[in-house]
Amino acid sequence: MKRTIFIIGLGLIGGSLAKSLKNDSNNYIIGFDSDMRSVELARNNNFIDASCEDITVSAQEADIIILGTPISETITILGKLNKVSYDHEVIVTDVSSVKTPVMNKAKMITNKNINFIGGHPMAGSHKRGITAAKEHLFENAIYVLSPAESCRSHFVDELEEVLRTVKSNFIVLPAEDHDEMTGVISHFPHLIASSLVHQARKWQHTHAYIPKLAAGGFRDITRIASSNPDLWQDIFYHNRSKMSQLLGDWIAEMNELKDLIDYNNRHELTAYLRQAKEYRDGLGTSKKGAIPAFYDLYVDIRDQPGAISSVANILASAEVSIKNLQILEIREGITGVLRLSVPSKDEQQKSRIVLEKSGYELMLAE
Ligand SMILES: NC(=O)c1ccc[n+]([C@@H]2O[C@H](COP(=O)([O-])OP(=O)(O)OC[C@H]3O[C@@H](n4cnc5c(N)ncnc54)[C@H](O)[C@@H]3O)[C@@H](O)[C@H]2O)c1
Ligand SMILES: O=C(O)C(=O)C[C@]1(C(=O)O)C=C[C@@H](O)C=C1
Repeated sequence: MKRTIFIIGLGLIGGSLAKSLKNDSNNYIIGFDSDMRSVELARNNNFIDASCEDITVSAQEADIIILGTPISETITILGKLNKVSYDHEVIVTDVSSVKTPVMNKAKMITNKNINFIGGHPMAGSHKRGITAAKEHLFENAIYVLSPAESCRSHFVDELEEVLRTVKSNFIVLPAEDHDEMTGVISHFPHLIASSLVHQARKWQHTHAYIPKLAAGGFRDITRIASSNPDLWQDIFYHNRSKMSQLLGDWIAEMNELKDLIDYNNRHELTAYLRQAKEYRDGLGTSKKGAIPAFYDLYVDIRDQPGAISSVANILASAEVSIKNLQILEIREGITGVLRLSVPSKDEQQKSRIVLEKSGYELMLAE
């Protein structure tokens, strides 16, 4: 049976959802964005079936409404959707990185036809806008769902069924738990990445070669500092109490680290680094949305047909079995980076040798 999906906000996340949902011929997708160029691009490239003339009319036509907008806009739009008169029940979901303020707004929905399910696909990019949208962005990623108290469970099943084209792994979490955890592993690291960039920027006043020396490590840890400042300010604002708590913890920990350095406590510093390494290594799974696996390789590839098969053939000849393969764009100025996961450290080393012999530039995850 055909279903109508109305996506408001056709940027990186809304656009990626549109592209993926188009793979199901049962979906009829109406798109809206306050930036008309995004709507035109979505329409011209068939990411959507129709553009929206009037939000109220499109909302009334929809079976499912997805809000792909910044958090503050999402909260405002929820208020508007509450006032629409629907002649059938509709699922409304969002993609906001912080869930509590959105769920608080959802609690105030009085419209009996709205079934609100908060959503957050745990994958993304430092890029913004529909031009960065990717059909496979959420593949293998965790996709958090937080149904409103009033929402009956069969609507959650229905939303998961509709979203199956994105190939994510769905988990249901209360908003507060979600915000605590994403505060730690997503939002706070952004603050730190930006602060590291500022530190380098200040040092550059007296050390002109800093940008030239900024190599893999600095670029890896600060990639996310290149994200959209407006979007991230909004995320920090909506998760501000957690950010403040985490900053307090961090400052205390940095002071302890400073003591270790100032008093030459090499033994304890090694233990600190070892513990961090063990935890970080233990996080390794090759799933998107998680941190890269221990036996990963990042291979620079040209953007041309056959680029991936050449790498795969070289590894096949060396009898290395590839467990996972993913195209990333994680370093500026490089068109393609292939992330390969291999099952052992030996195979990681063997891959390095054969690929470097064939002229590839690569990096090991560890
Ligand atoms: N960027 C990420 O990595 C990421 C990952 C997961 C979730 N999210 C969440 O997804 C949401 C969107 O982020 P994004 O990265 O796609 O940003 P984006 O800037 O790429 O897209 C947002 C889109 O919303 C449009 N928009 C803004 N206000 C609007 C309004 N009132 N009505 C209609 N359209 C409007 C913008 O024009 C833009 O096209 C945010 O809530 C963010 O927290 C982001
Ligand atoms: O890959 C990135 O650039 C991201 O920052 C993606 C990321 C994350 O922190 O993992 C950022 C915000 C989202 O809400 C979900 C995913």
